[in-house]
Amino acid sequence: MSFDVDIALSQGRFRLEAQFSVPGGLTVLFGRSGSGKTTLINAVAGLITPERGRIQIGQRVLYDSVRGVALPAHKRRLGYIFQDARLFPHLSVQQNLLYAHRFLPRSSRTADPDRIVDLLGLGALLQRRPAQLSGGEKQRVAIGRALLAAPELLLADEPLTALDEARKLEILPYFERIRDELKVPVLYVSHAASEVARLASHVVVLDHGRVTQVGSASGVLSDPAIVPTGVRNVGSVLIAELFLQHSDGLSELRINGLKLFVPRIDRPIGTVMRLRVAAHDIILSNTRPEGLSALNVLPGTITAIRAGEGPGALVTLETAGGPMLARVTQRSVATLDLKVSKAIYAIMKSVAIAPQDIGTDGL
Ligand SMILES: Nc1ncnc2c1ncn2[C@@H]1O[C@H](COP(=O)(O)OP(=O)(O)OP(=O)(O)O)[C@@H](O)[C@H]1O
Repeated sequence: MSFDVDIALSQGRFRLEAQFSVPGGLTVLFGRSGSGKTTLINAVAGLITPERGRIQIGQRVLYDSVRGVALPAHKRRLGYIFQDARLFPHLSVQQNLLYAHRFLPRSSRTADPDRIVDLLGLGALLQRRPAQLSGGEKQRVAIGRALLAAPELLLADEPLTALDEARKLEILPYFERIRDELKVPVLYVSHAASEVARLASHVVVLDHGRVTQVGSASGVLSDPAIVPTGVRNVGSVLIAELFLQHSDGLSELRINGLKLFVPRIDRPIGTVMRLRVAAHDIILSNTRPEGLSALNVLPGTITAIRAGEGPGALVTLETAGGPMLARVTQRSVATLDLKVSKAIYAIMKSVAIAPQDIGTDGL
């Protein structure tokens, strides 16, 4: 289901003029703090009215200034997940989940409560009150409640920001399942590279209220000018198939015949995985290394070298597994005589890939 936005509005001195068109799936609105992500998602939700423009989901026009269409928020058939879960404290988990569902006309109750409870692992929590839930559990209930309103588009505004790392890891797979199993289109605000790498079907980059790029997770995360935390979070996204579980705790992935060893991934063999590999975790070598503890050695060819403002340089190489990025010093570029078209080996420790950077890919 395509998603088209072309709107302009002012909020105080802030001006948003955003235009993009994406074919559906999970779209991440990505940008630095203050770039206008929440403003844009609120305009889609109908909480702010633009001065002019158009917002369309599939065939449904939510807003069109020329035709005088401006559906009120409650008629837009959207689910909204906020940073904090915002559950009703006096209601049980089950009552919270069914809150919006109850008000839907019978013909619109397309989301099956049992399926959503199962998908989000909420079965054991149904009789509890929000005060008896962890932050991650609360957020799962909030996601369930939004899904049970049978939305045509799910809006999520930094839904993981209030959670610690362990809870983030708990929630991320559920968004993958919403994307891959329920196939509900999602507009997801984030400034975290891991969330972009794992979740995004498409990324819309916002900067000072303007869309500066619409692209793939891999394309956006490889650009230090775009990634909010700068070069520290720049990297590549690899798509690989889970091939073998080894008895020593490693999982073997394959990409076009290339082997990749990572800490155990508890998924069925054959699952297609997405991995974010940070550029600073890659070492380059002119020769295939011997006697090295790192398990992953990927042959490639250098396609670009970008010098940074400091002592660093970003080297892009094409491997059988797709483009990879390595962040090295400019001194190493000189010492190793790195240049475009040169054959090179990229070396990566198995443990370099953090659990939050490994997800599934059902696209
Ligand atoms: N009601 C308002 N009146 C005036 N200015 C506002 C209002 N709401 C937001 N702004 C300004 O609009 C700009 C964009 O804010 P917005 O919340 O959309 O950014 P964001 O990209 O979501 O940021 P963050 O990642 O920090 O949440 C900011 O400069 C903010 O100060």
